Amino acid sequence: MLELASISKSFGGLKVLDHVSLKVPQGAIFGLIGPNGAGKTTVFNLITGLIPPTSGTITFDGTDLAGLAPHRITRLGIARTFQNIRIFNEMSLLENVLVGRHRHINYGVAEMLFSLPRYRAQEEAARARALELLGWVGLAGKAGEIADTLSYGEQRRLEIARALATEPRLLLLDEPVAGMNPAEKTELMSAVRAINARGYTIFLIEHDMRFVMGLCERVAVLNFGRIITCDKPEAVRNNHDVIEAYLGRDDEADTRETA
Ligand SMILES: Nc1ncnc2c1ncn2[C@@H]1O[C@H](COP(=O)(O)OP(=O)(O)OP(=O)(O)O)[C@@H](O)[C@H]1O
Repeated sequence: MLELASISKSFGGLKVLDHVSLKVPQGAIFGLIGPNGAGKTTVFNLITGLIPPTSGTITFDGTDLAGLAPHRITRLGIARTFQNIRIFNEMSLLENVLVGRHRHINYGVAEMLFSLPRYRAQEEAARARALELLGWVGLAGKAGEIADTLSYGEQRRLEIARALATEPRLLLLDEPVAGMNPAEKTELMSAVRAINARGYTIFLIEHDMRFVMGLCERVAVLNFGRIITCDKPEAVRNNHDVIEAYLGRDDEADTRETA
């Protein structure tokens, strides 16, 4: 479904991604892990058109994404959440999700002004779909509340509902369980599984190993901008290079602490 072929990205003199190739199959839950600063979020920024690659190609269902603006890529069926939550704090949960649905509503200004039946029917359908999506992430009961009143974990779930509102086929989740407590993580794991079972392909970046290993069929590991392995969770867990990559980071941290 999604294919990155030999993608490289440099920021000035800093080479952040070095010939990264990945294939996310249709229907998969696919994970991308790697130490801090390995280049994971940069991969998502390239897929969603926020930044252009220095070289290489990205194709989605056979369409080359090169040069497409982010809203065009959303329209093709790719949605994402961000590591730092981006919701409208002063709006209700329902309004937050409806904002994501905007392009699916199709009516003229005249109809809107005179509240003609088609306008009302579309508004009602949008509202019903938004409530359904909030239900998928366990937030339907709070639809009328202001987003600002939500816990951190709930705000992350609202972000997922809002991303789903663009009716994507591929959902990119950037550290979905960051800041969640263990119970919230378990709940989100079930929610992501259920979303996947409804036919959505999921590509996630995550530091929480229990979450990644428990959820993903395949996991790719990025280290210093290179994919060092892409395999089943069990094989990744036992991969020598992966262990080195993570231990190397711990060693550095230990050195810093004792210095
Ligand atoms: N727009 C940018 N301009 C310059 N440097 C950038 C930009 N975006 C990312 N970088 C650099 O690229 C490197 C990789 O960043 P990235 O956010 O992709 O890593 P990451 O693997 O997602 O890290 P983390 O797990 O900490 O979120 C970092 O050194 C970062 O400072």
